Amino acid sequence: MLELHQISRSFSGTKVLDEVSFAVPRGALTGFVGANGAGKTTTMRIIMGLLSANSGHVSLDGKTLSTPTRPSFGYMPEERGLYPKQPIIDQLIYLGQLHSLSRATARERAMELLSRFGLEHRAKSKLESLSLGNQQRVQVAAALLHEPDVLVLDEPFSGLDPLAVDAMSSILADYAARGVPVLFSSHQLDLLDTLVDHLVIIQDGKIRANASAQDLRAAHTSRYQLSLGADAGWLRTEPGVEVIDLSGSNALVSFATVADSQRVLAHALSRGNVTEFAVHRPALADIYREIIA
Ligand SMILES: Nc1ncnc2c1ncn2[C@@H]1O[C@H](COP(=O)(O)OP(=O)(O)OP(=O)(O)O)[C@@H](O)[C@H]1O
Repeated sequence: MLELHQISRSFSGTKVLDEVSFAVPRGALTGFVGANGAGKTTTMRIIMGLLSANSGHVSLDGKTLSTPTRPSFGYMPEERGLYPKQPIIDQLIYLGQLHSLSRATARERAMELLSRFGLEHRAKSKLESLSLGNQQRVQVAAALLHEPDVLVLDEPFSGLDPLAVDAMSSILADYAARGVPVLFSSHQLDLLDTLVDHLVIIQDGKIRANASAQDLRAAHTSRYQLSLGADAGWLRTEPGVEVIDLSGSNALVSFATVADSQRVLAHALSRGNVTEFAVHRPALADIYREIIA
């Protein structure tokens, strides 16, 4: 697994990363989320060795990475790396050669990837002639050319339509399934639920959460959705009940104890119909909002 150990970084005396530590496990897709300016790109650049940390270190499978660049890592930078006006295949071959592939191997790998992304017929097109979603796929192909053993992607979903999001998701999931640690940043919180196995939340340069999606949900499942036959306002004065949201006969609540939940259910039944009394599975987007609130 890829691990960051207490990485700190300042720019002109302002600390933008403060003892950042987290792990990117193999076989899982790790989402990296945080507000604008929270420190995601800076963290990714440090992982890639493109920027140095003031303190802390990065390791892969327990071994500290000491060389400034990481030739075996694949990176899609926020500013994207490819030239709009040049044919796609030429650029991919060139990049493959920079990674020490022979011209023939680079061409073969590039065509394999383009065909996996459904773009083999566009190999000779200029990048700018493709839709944004397809351009983004080519950018990912560029990061995958040398079969990286770690994949770091800065906002791979930005600007994509829903179908392109699905295509990109399956590409990343496929890579993670091969055992490659995959870290990607995103502002599209709605994607998290369907996509990520592991979530890292950063706020003002500090890690606020670093856990599997399953553990995060388990820690936030003490909520219940109640739908009653009549107004649910009485819940507000019930001991052991915190009302999170209430609208007419519907309420989202959390109970102090299991005994409170059972007592309130019995009370609700004694007052009339209960059409729903269910554990509310929180969306990761809600958990994110709660954590950074
Ligand atoms: N080279 C630099 N010189 C000075 N400040 C910098 C530099 N790079 C980043 N910063 C500052 O570091 C902070 C974190 O920036 P960073 O780009 O890592 O955030 P981010 O989470 O990727 O944001 P976004 O979601 O907007 O891309 C910001 O306040 C930014 O202005």
